[in-house]
Amino acid sequence: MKLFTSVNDVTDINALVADALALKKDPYAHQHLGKNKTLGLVFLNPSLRTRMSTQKAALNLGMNVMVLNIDKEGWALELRDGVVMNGTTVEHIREAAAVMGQYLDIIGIRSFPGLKDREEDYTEAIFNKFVEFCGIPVVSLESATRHPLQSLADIVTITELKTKARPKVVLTWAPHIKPLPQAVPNSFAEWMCRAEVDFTIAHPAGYELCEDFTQGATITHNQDEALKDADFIYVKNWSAYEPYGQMPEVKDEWMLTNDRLKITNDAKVMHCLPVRRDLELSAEVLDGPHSIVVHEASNRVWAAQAVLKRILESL
Ligand SMILES: CCC[C@H](NC(=O)CCC(=O)O)C(=O)O
Ligand SMILES: NC(=O)OP(=O)(O)O
Repeated sequence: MKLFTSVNDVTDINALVADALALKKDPYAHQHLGKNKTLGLVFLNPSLRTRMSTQKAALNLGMNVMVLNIDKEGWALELRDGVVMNGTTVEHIREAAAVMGQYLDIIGIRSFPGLKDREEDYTEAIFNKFVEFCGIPVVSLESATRHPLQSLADIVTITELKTKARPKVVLTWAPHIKPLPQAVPNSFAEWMCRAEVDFTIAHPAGYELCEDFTQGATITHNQDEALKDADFIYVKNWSAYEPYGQMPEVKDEWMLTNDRLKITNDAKVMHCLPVRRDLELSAEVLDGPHSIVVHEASNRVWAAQAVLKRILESL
């Protein structure tokens, strides 16, 4: 494995999930793989879980780790080609990525969408420039349209905790006060459409995700209908794909509550975090017995470790 940017970079999802669960049982079994190898984690946006879990995963494998908040600690990056850099940008991504590729064996990149230009975001223009110029294997730490390490941790969690061969999994939209990326729901949908689950996406009219990510999902605007008999509920806000980055008005109440959970099959509630309490997801659910959000976050380590192990084995 030289690239981990989406489910399309994985040949056998079940085998990768099994690797992650095996590493969870025996985290330090492969420290020889990472000896004298360096992972760089480069963030253009904030992070808690991705930063800490991926660093821990690398350390478990015997790697050295460097973390760079390039938006704060690096030079102002020029991402466009063919411009005279006589403004506020100081370093072109061509040089920055190539130089980091000299210091590192594997690089992780977090680059959120601008949510202004759909073409730029959905062609992964920024992320792909890092891939093009760094010259080493790349792991997505969340790009403009996907969050594969999160999705792998999510499928590991569902595999680990399901009580039936083919559980009903529901991705439900949730309210927010500002437009958020579609990366997490896109990615979750993409992985669930390839998993052994019955997958439903529930969202208000106007919040349709890009169809490239939802082929095979049942899609409804009726949240109660979706929640009926659900085994896992994945809660997440996202902004509209069309009109891009906007927040069309939603009249109905979409925040998940204990009352709503009564129509499910005693469902386990998931969220990638960070979560806005009592805005995106009720505190009573987060603090109650249905929430598995912390367990889900703990599996980020094993997801990252399974991916890094595959990449180290290919170096
Ligand atoms: C892992 C999730 C990262 C990011 N979340 C946010 O940007 C939340 C920001 C907020 O709630 O103000 C997102 O939705 O893609
Ligand atoms: N879920 C997730 O990726 O969290 P962070 O943004 O804190 O890394």
